[in-house]
Parts: sequence; structure tokens; C-alpha cells
Amino acid sequence: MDIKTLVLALALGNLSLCAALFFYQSEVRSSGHATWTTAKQCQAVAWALLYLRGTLPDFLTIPLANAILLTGFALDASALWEQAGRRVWRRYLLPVLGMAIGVYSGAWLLGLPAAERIAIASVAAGLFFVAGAAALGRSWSAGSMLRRYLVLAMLALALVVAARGVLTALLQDGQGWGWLSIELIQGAGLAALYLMMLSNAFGYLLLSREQSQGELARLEVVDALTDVPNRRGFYNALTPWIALARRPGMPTALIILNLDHFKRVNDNYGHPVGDLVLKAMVDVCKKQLRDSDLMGRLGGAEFAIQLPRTSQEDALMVAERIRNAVAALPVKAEKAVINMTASLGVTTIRADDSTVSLFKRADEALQEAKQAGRNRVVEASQAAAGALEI
Ligand SMILES: Nc1nc2c(ncn2[C@@H]2O[C@H](COP(=O)(O)OP(=O)(O)OP(=O)(O)O)[C@@H](O)[C@H]2O)c(=O)[nH]1
Repeated sequence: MDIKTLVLALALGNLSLCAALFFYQSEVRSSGHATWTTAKQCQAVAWALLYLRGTLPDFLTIPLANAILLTGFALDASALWEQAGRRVWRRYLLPVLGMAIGVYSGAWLLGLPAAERIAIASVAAGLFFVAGAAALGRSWSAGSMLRRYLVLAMLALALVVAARGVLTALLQDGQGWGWLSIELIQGAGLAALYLMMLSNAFGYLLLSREQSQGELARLEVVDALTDVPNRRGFYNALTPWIALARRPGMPTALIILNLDHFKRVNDNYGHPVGDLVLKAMVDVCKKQLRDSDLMGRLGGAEFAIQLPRTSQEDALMVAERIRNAVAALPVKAEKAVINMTASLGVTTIRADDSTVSLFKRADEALQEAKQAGRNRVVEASQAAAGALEI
């Protein structure tokens, strides 16, 4: 395949990726999607300009085309870093891009030979590819075989691209070294760029898939609104403490908290303000807890808190502290300041408890608090403990 055809294949390949991305309709866009789309658009335009070399003025098909191409490569790497959760990478990448474009354009303005300009552009491109591969290679040990293969392939291709530039500059006289002809070097470099286009697309899509799978797995156990464990997550975390309760030692306490008249907040101020109150309540409660304690959302305005190695007396103190903190801290919404109170039921895990019996007891204490007028803490009946222990 001649070089012109390879350049056309690169232009068309990137164009078809742009078209696919244009028609890609998804509610959930992974982070980096916008950057990646822009990267593909830059590359499609740049390769098209490079293909038109000789037809359009040189300043369009040489400095401008290369500047756009390098921008596309830098954005490719940025997108992979954004997806890997490292937005900060752009701070380093963009200055490198600015420098590469500056040096390349300077070389063109000064009339340096094409071979030297190719060296500058190829080395810069190689650096951006290595940066992208590094993002893909994060958490290498936990990564899939496909992911590892892509990292290695991208690194190898980056090396070929950079080597193409260096060798072109070294062999400026147009003579190759034995079988290593200039044509072979150029062809290999462009073929590597073509394979890089494919590897990058696979790499990005693979990261997207892993990210959405991770998010789905997280949402199975975490409440999306308040970012604390949901009912399932909280039960999972509580199970070992229920098993440990059969052994002698300090008990684990459980507090169930329900905001009072929360429905009125939704009715009077709307659901978004209700959401704001729920989030604020979680923050208020967390501030009263130790690092080893765990708060979870059971549903609606009902939360549970586990306090490992805590007696019922101490748990009552913590619950009272939380009740006071909730009552003392009004939530500031856009058009209102909302005063909330909470009712709390407190118990400790007993040797023969199951999740059902434990929550039933805590819930009965909570209902007692509600019936007694709300904004109070009630401990589960100790008599029941005696009865169960016999
Ligand atoms: N804003 C918001 N409201 C929710 C959410 N989940 C449930 N709710 C509402 O929370 C309210 C729960 O009210 P309840 O706990 O049953 O009753 P209450 O008004 O708090 O009254 P008492 O508990 O008896 O003091 C209902 O109106 C639900 O629609 C949510 O994620 N966001």
C-alpha cells in the first residue's frame, strides 16, 4: 500500500469513527467522551488535509494539518486519562502540546527540511501515545488480558512512530541502510499510526465498559443520592458483626433514624429540596460518628447506623448527639431555611439475632419514638434482651 493510500485510510477511518460517535445516543456518557469525540474530529480533519497535500496551499497541509493532528493525539491521551479519573493530566498535556506545535511551526517557518519536521511531529506523537497507554495501564495487575495487550501494543506502536521520525531525520540524504529504505520507514510509521487509531478506539471503549460496569456494581450497594451504603450494602457490612455477636466481647450497636415529617418538605418545597435535606442530614450525622461507624440509607428518609464495639449506653449517647445536631442545624435551600428533627431507635446486636430480629427490635424502638411525639431517642426494650438470653 502506498503512503497516499495509507493517509486516505487514516482520514476515512477517523471520519467513520466521528460518524459513529455522532449517532451514538446514550443517556450515560462516560467521562472523557466529549474530549475523545473532539480528538477524532481533529484527526479526521488533519488526515484529510494531509491527503490533500499538493492540492491545497502548503500552510494548510503542513503546519496547520500537523498542529491539528498533534492536538488530536493529545486529546486522545487526555480522554483516556479523564476516563481513568485523572483530569489533572490535561494540565501537563496541554503545555506539551503547545510546545510541540510551537517547535513544529517554528521549524516550518525557518524552512527546516521536511525530515526534521517529521522527526519533531513523530516524537511528540509518540509521547502522547505513551501518555495514553499509561492511562490504560493504570491498575495493571487488576486489568484484563485484553487491556494489558492494548497497553503493550500502544507502547510498541508509539515506539515505531517515534522511531520513524528519528530515522527519517538521520537518513536525510534519502538513502536507506541496506534493506531499511526510507519508503519502508515511512510506510511502517503510517501503518503504526493506523493500528494506533484502532488500538486507541478499542482502548477507549474498553475503559468505558469497565467504568460503567464498575459504576453498576457500586450502585448495587451504594445509594446514588447520599453516597452512603444502601440497604443491601448496609446489610452486607452488618453481617460479620451479627456473626461476631455470638462471641464474648463488646457488642455492636444499631441506630435507626427517621426524619420527622419529611413528606412535608417534599410537599412544601419540592422533591429537589427534599433531596438536598437528605444529603445534608447524612453530612450532619456523619460528623457525629467515628471512622469505624457506618451509616447507610434503608430507603426514603430512613437511615441506619452501625457502631462496632459500642454498648447500648454509649450508643444512646451517640443517638442523642445526632438528634441534637439534626435539630440544631437548619438546612439552607434556595428559597427556604428548613428545620428538621429526627426520631431514633437504638439497640445492640444480641447473640441469637438475625438481621430480621435485629431490625424489628430497632424499628419498634423507632416507632415508639414517633408515637411519643418524635424528635427523641428510644432504646429497644432491655427486657426482651433478658428473655432472649435465657
Ligand atoms: N426528596 C426525596 N423524597 C423521598 C425520597 N425517597 C422517599 N422520599 C419521600 O420521603 C417521604 C417519607 O416519608 P415518611 O418517612 O413515610 O413519613 P414522614 O413524612 O417523614 O413522617 P414520619 O416519618 O411519620 O415523621 C415520602 O414522602 C417519600 O415520597 C428521595 O429519594 N428523595
